[in-house]
Amino acid sequence: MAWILTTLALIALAFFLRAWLSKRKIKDGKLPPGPIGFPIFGCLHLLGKFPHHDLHQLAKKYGPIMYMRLGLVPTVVVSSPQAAELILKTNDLVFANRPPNEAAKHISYEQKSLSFAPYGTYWRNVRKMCTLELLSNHKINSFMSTRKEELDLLIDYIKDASRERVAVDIGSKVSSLSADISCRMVFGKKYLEREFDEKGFKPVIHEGMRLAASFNLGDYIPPIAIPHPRFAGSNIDVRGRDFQLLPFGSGRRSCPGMHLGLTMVRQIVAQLVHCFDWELPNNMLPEELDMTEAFSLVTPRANHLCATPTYRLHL
Ligand code: HEM
Repeated sequence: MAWILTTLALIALAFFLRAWLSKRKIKDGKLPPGPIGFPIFGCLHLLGKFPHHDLHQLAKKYGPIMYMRLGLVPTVVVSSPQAAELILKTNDLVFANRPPNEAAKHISYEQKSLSFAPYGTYWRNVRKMCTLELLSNHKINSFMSTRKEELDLLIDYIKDASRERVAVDIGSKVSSLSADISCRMVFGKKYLEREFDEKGFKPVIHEGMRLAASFNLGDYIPPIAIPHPRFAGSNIDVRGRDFQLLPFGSGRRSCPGMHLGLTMVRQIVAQLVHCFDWELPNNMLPEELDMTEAFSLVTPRANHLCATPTYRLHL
């Protein structure tokens, strides 16, 4: 009986505090509109398996600049190009910090990695070192032959599949290619798939991505970060200068690996479509493709893209 009364008292207290918070927010008047949360939990209950979808729905109701508390963290969610420009350009300096974050503390040595480091002298020095030494045009060009060698191996593998008319798991092959190129650039050697698994790299990377995404909702900006067919054929800048398509972010915390990322994506996609014609397996139509997403730091497909290649460069 006592626990029922305690539970009822706690629920009543939560609703009372919620009503009080809602009045205080209206009185304050300075905060952007947004859902009123519960004490302690804030609006966490409004976010489900795919937080970016939930935030998108909420933004439709509350507008492109929305305020909500996620747990105890006050959060502003922006979801239009104009609002993104306000945050990432006009007020870039105000938003360049990265708040304390439990996941980042554990996976990046007390937030010592460039991505999670608070804005300040340490971040500035590491960023400068990465940009000038590790990710400079000169450095990226110096790995051109490494990229070509690894890509040629993939093309040879797909040629074999083409001869045998079997479908290729493109997601898994491209992910291995990217891991091989990265390992050769970082460690000077690549690892066999088995060694890679044994050393526990893969689970660590996947778990890191999952953790970073789960705990980093405060930094999460919903629909504007997702590339979409509506940008095909348009002049919209992929580097973030138009604030409409932001795959690499924008402003002082934007991605320093953008040049390397774009170089690799372009080279791989160009080779795959130049060397092969692609068909979906089992006479599947493009609209029947399984586009289910998985939750992570980025938004990967839940199930890899598989397609059957036909080599098209026979003399
Ligand atoms: C297609 C490939 C890539 C995409 C789509 C991408 C995307 C992003 C995005 C969206 C951000 C966050 C920007 C923000 O907070 O506003 C970021 C930050 C970052 N990226 Fe990338 N990235 C890619 C490749 C790379 C590569 C190849 C590297 C390094 C080798 C890299 C290193 C970083 C680092 C260190 C940060 C944090 C920068 C900071 O906080 O100052 N990225 N990236």
